[in-house]
Amino acid sequence: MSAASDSLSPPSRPYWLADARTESTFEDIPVIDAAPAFSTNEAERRKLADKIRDASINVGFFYLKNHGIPDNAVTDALAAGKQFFSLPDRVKMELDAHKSENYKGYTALLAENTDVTGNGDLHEGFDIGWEQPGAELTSCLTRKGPMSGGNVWPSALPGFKEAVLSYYHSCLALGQALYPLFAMALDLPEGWFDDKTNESAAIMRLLHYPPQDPTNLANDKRQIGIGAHTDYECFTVLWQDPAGGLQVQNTSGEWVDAVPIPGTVVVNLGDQFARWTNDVFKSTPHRVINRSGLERYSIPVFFGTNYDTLLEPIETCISPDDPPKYEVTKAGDYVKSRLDATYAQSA
Ligand SMILES: O=C(O)CCC(=O)C(=O)O
Ligand SMILES: [Fe+2]
Repeated sequence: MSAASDSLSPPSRPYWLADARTESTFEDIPVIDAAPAFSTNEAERRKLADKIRDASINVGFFYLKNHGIPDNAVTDALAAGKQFFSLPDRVKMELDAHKSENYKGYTALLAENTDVTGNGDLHEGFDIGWEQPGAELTSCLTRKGPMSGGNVWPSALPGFKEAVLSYYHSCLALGQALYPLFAMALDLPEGWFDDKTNESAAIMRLLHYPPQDPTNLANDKRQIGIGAHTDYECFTVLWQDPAGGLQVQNTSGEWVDAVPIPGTVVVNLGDQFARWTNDVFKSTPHRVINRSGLERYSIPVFFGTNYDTLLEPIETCISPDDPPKYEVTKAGDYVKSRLDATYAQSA
């Protein structure tokens, strides 16, 4: 057990959180320099982990600059996405995500309903999971399980797969550098997540949001770019173009704009982390309304745990006064159930 159970008077919160702010009525989303994530200097990494802890507890969202994803990986993946989405619907529908195991491939406009009280999302998407460039699938995707199933690729677009996988693997390098920082932020050994994330099948999406009809904005708040939701995995790394439209909800219910900042990615925490940390890390609701008049593109990559990991409350996040809030579930079952609900709209 943690020191929490050893202290004379039981703390009302995990002992190591004693000095942390916990109100999340934030007005700003912090910008954090990720460069120390790749440093061999432990003190530098710890300083960064402190900033990540503060943002994770109070906001659930932060920007990262110096994130290590090369500009050309972004440019090429974005170009590939634009090319794909401009194909005729008939061609895109050949890769309909409903035909694949676990929603790999194309999702048409309104096929998802991320906020179940909504009337469908005004975006189209293309999804992939883990795949080694130029090799046969060898990961958990080939194993039987709730989230098994490989990727599908358009045959008509030379270079598409390479561009998408290049971004995917650059982003994976960032994600793998973030887990040890989240571990330090939770007062755990740096390598605590290693054996729980070494086969995680991060899901990447290319998203396209057509500009919203301004008259529809007033009439139907239930049909927006992506309805209000929390993400399903541990954390998401999101690249967004300059069009804007991403909004994040604070605990007062206000929607705060996550304005695009050139050269940064947005990181937000998801429900796997909220469950695992007993809500010490915030999984913050967000949505997209594309009022820019422009076509908007974004690229989220969702980092979860190995699909057979049990999401049991992490020891440093519970105390006598903070008993576990969530039922223990297996990560793969959890993600699968959330995806099924999102895609039920177009089942
Ligand atoms: O496109 C965006 O900016 C956000 C996308 C998002 O929230 C998601 O895919 O879960
Ligand atoms: Fe999201």
